Amino acid sequence: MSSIVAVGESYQKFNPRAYLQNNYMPPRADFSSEDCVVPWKLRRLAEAFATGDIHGRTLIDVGSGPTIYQLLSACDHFEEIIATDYLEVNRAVLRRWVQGEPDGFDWSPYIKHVCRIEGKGEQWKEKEQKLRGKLRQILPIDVHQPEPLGSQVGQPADALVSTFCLEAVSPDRPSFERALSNVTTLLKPGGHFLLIGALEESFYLAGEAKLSVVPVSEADVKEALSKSGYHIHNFRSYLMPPSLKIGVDDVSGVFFVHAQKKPVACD
Ligand SMILES: Nc1ncnc2c1ncn2[C@@H]1O[C@@H](CSCCNC[C@@H]2Cc3ccc([N+](=O)[O-])cc3CN2)[C@@H](O)[C@H]1O
Repeated sequence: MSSIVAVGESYQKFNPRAYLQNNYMPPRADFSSEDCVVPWKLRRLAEAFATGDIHGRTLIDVGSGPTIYQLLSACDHFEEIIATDYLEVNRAVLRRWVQGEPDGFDWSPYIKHVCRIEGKGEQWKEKEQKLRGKLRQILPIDVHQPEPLGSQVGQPADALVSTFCLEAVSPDRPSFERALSNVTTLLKPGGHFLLIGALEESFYLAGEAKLSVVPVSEADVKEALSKSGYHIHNFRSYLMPPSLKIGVDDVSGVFFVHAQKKPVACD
């Protein structure tokens, strides 16, 4: 069995609720301090969109998982947001959130926090409804395919977001680099890519599933982006404090990159 097929097999036991519990509830989701990892991620995304440089018709979120936090600061800057994931269980969680079904994960602390740090006086229910209105497609994706969205692919997106996906679905560094190259075909030349991921992580837990992760360093991420034809505008790293090393993974830190796909060179 190829190692990529083995990765796909391992995801069959992925439990969205356990994954959300592990990473998006306290202690990792503590909004009282910007030193905590979730506020750090939200601040990086809010800052990037506040520059006004990242906007357009369509944004694609690559490997959304069962989360929407990564789209909260994007929703003012795009007409349409497309969420994607490999697993139907995750796409179903996202569809239920978009439809406002009551039994879903409570993202309100995240929405309130983003409204606060954006400082535009936006009410959190307003932002929630705005994102629900923009999130018009929730599509299957496989980043190991040269065309990750298959026949669903429309015209290239104006921007991409991806959080904790590529390194968590790649068995090794070459596969990670190929996956980045594959998803880059979804982005127009000159388009912006906001990429968040795990540094030096080798596994994580999601219920019964124990998923392998290819450990990547800052230098590995920068090299992969360079090989895929990106200019890096901003690269930040967060060092995971011992208090947030809670056994659900062995992540050393988190990286945030604002990169831009270089325009096609003219002859
Ligand atoms: N072939 C594929 N193509 C696209 N997506 C695929 C494919 N296979 C699986 N997927 C899809 O990709 C997956 C995305 S979730 C990946 C989780 N990454 C690791 C985890 C995340 C995390 C989060 C937060 C924090 N923190 O400190 O705040 C730390 C960490 C570190 N551990 C999952 O949705 C799966 O369904």
